[in-house]
Amino acid sequence: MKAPRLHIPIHYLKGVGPRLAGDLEHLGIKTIDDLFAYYPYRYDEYELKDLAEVNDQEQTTIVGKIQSEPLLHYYGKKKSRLTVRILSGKYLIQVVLFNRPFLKRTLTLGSVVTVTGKWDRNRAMLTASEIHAGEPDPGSKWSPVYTACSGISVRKLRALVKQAFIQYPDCIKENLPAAFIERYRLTGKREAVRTIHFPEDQEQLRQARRRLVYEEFLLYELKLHAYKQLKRVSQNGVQMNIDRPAVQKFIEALPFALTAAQERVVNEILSDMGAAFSMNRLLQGDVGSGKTIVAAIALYAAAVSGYQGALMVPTEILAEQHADQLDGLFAPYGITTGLLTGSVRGKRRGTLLRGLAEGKINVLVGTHALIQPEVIFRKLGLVVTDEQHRFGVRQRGALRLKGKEPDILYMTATPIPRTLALSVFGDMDVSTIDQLPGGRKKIKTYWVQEKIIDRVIHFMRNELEQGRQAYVICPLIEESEQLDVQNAIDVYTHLSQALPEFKVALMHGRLTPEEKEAAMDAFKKKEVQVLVSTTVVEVGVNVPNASLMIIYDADRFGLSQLHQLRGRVGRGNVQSYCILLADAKSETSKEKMRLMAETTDGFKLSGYDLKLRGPGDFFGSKQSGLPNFRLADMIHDYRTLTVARDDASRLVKSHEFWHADCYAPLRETLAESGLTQTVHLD
Ligand SMILES: Nc1ncnc2c1ncn2[C@@H]1O[C@H](COP(=O)(O)OP(=O)(O)OP(=O)(O)O)[C@@H](O)[C@H]1O
Repeated sequence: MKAPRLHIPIHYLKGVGPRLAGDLEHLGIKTIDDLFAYYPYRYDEYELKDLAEVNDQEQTTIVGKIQSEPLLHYYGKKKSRLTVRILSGKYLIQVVLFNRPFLKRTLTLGSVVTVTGKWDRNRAMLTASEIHAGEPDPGSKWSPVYTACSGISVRKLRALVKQAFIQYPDCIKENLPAAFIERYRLTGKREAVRTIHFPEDQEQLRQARRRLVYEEFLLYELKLHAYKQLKRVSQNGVQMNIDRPAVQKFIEALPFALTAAQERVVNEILSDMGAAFSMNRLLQGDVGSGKTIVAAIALYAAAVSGYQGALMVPTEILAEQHADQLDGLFAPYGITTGLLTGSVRGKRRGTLLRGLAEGKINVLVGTHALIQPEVIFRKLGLVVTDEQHRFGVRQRGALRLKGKEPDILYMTATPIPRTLALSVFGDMDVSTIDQLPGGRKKIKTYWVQEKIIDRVIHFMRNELEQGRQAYVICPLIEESEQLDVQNAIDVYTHLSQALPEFKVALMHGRLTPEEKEAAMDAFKKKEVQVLVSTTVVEVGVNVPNASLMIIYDADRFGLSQLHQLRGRVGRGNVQSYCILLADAKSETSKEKMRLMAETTDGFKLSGYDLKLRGPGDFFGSKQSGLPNFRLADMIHDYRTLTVARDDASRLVKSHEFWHADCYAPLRETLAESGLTQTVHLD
């Protein structure tokens, strides 16, 4: 690629001295380009209204003449209130400014000012967010509002951007090829940037935003695709010799036939494992869609081709469950499975680790204990991590280092739309199981008030009498594990008394791993009919005979978590039920309960969850490594994301993109964002 083009330093801009340049740097603005790309986060609407038309507490802008000397009043430490009377039209109003004492000297009697703020109709008072001398610009009724910092006001930023448009408009270069602009009827780059700073009307702003969002997505997706392509070309991963007939036999021996979706993802995974690049794949599927068996097939394939495999899961209960299940599947083929958790200690642990290092253990299942330094594999080829609803991503690397570029498969039970998954999980490929095994009945979900608990217990008794089992979930009270446990104990006591003919067990985070295992075991063996628990059972537990899930204070959980919990039932072919006990008050809570009762589709629910909570919360904020866009929003601009993704995928694979002149600006922009290698296509 060509050398990156030069950027004009910000101090070349008229009026920017060393001090201001320093302040601008705090905002990440070092060059003229940075300034142009420093988009406003909102606009003040300078539609001058007659105050009679402005509603109480509404934001408005007025022009008026100062009628009194400003009064400055200090209170508390460093807090101040500046008041001044202004005549706007026929209204004499009070304008209040908090904590900006320095404005006192600029508000001179008789001068004209433009004020933006919140209107308190009853007190005829405007609490100003902004005030400046003179009338607003005649050209535009919108004024950009930027994130400012000490030393630089929003006004200053506006002036600087204006100045940049006067001095350096040529810095804004079109980087999309004309064909794209035409195809999508996009605004040109310079016009779009000008509009995003100084829009004249809503429609124009919408178009400018559309253009810039598309460009942001396109660049992001180009980078992702290009990196993926480069990685595939570099071929440094484990290349297994997959014994397809053996794998086929293993699949045929399973007690059920794979769903078409499972078959498809198995093929995707096996072909990655057989290839020379190292696999980095996300396997997503709704709760109960049969991800575990897909992982088992992959682990089997690795073992048969002479490699070791590891399966890392979030809890001990789950590790034991999976180790049991895998051992049952693998033992007939002479493949050994080991279990490593915090509770495996002493001699047992020593033997296990030795076996692992010598290659006698083919598949190791465990919790994050797997990443400890003393865990050494002889020939690790495949790592599967079951992250369930957690998108916690940072522990991944450690396990990968235990082999030479092993293949990696991440499993998650919070499926999200494919394009979004591919984009959020950047460098990963995504396999999606979008189908549940046949014969499953839809879980019937009801939202009821807690006061009818007696009726719920009656219903529960009916189910138990038919030989089924029930989970009862008490919420996790984050502030206090103590309260949390107490809560579970209370419910446990109440249910034990209400259902004396059945066995009720209790499980919570304060129990030792052995106690937890015993409770879970008894439940699996049907010695216990009701399992009262905090959310420890949330992830992955598989007891197909359980048909009833009761969730206390259901409104305290997130949608995805509720769906996970509900997914503990409906795993066999009996009719299952989920009862949400909640005296939901807020609209969001009510909405959550309604959605849960309405749909059992995990894709739909995670979509709603994303909207309700926002991507930061949903993916677990910074951890997730969500890309930072200036304007674009992966959820709201999802359709544009899909289009940009398709375009990028096509471009990266085309010879033209890497060589034709019309793509040079895009290639340059990519180079500036760190992609310095050219992808050579075969
Ligand atoms: N193709 C299939 N046909 C019938 N039953 C299946 C099929 N695949 C898996 N199952 C069964 O469905 C149940 C759920 O499967 P599994 O535990 O693999 O789901 P999962 O996707 O891992 O779910 P979760 O995310 O809730 O842990 C298991 O009892 C499993 O044996």
